[in-house]
Amino acid sequence: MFYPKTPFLVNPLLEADILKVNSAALAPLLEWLCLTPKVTTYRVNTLRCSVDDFRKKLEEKLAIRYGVKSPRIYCLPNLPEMLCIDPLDSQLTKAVADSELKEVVVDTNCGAALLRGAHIYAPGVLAMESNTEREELVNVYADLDGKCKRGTVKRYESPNKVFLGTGKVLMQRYQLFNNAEKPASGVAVEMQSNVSGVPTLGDLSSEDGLLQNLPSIVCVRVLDPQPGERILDMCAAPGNKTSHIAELMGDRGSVVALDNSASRVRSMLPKLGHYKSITAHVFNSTEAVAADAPSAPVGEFTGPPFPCESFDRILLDAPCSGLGNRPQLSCSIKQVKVLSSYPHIQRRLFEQAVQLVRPGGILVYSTCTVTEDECECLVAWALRKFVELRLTDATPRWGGPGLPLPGFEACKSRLLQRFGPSGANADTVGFFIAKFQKI
Ligand SMILES: C[S@@+](CC[C@H](N)C(=O)[O-])C[C@H]1O[C@@H](n2cnc3c(N)ncnc32)[C@H](O)[C@@H]1O
Repeated sequence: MFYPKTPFLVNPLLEADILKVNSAALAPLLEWLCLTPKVTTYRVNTLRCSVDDFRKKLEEKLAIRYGVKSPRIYCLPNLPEMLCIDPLDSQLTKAVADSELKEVVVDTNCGAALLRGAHIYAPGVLAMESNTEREELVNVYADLDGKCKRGTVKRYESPNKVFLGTGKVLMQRYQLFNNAEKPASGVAVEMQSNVSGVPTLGDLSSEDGLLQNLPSIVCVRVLDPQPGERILDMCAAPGNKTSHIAELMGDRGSVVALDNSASRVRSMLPKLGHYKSITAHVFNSTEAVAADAPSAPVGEFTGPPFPCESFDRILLDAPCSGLGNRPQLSCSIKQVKVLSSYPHIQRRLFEQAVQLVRPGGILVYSTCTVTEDECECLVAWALRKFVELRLTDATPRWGGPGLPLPGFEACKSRLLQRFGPSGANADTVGFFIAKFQKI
């Protein structure tokens, strides 16, 4: 199939800012970002459900869809709460469009999700040909240029339109486009097959298990939360790592989840309400330190801001450029100044985290991106600025080492985890993890 060779077809100037030092590694990185990870991964909520029981539920869904051709489900060592689903046999993937079918065009975000096995939700649909009926099979394309207008009725012609798979229509044009005041929601097209070979099961997340990428699961394992501890998740929404933290603690202790987006906190509350250890607050974490408060109280917390040294462990899963979210069919960031704004907020959050962690405590910094500035350079800055921080080994190790930087010893790069195109676990999203101890 045709895949773009860079997510920056529309905004090529940004490419120079991704790897300023390791520029020789840029071309393979960009190509890798455009490709789809083939393995689907779930994290089981082991407080509610055994991994075996969740595996059986997944197997049943796969059997209904693919019968004897169902792909394998398996576990990984050191990550017992995780289940992986292999891609389909290549005979079940459909690489070319059927010229008899009408077509639907989706935006690149929706296109990326469906290559990873999702169905098409109404807001992602840009074009549907007139007279397309419910239950009709259609070819699905992504519009890489971003030029297809929402509501387009004719066949959309563009050299940068890529075929993604075949789906069954569940919503017609009038349901999708006729009500400007109340945009349509729900599944508009149920995918039958896609060109990536990832099973088209949609998102089977429930309270028992969550669709989650390998590095996000590894990240909380690196934090290594223990029962009874006080943990701060500084940028928590949608709460996927927060719930994992509580699960690894056996829901014993205190997990404080902060996020400055009220709507994102509102939507994670029902999910996090099942854990008695978690409290969530809408709060700007760049102001999370109550500088003149007495040291951390022994009993229960009140809300933020918190006295210095309040927490045993802190996760700073920072807001970032998000370039690691594969496949990147077309990067949504259009300006260099937007890309270069992230290290600033990351440093401000980091400064708060260093004050809030207790001596001997652990701080994990992570991003779902691949730029040097937001990953290795941030770590080098932190070690220069905070002499009380020691970089420690980010284990369990599933990603590769960090990229080399001038003046940053190779032995330190090896303590980091970067998920990128090289290494044994390249079939996942781009991600970065650094672990510090306050001494
Ligand atoms: C990468 S996402 C976090 C994902 C989350 N940790 C998870 O795994 O489900 C970054 C989050 O940071 C939040 N954020 C951005 N600036 C913030 C700030 N100043 N204070 C708190 N949260 C912030 C965003 O709203 C966003 O939800």
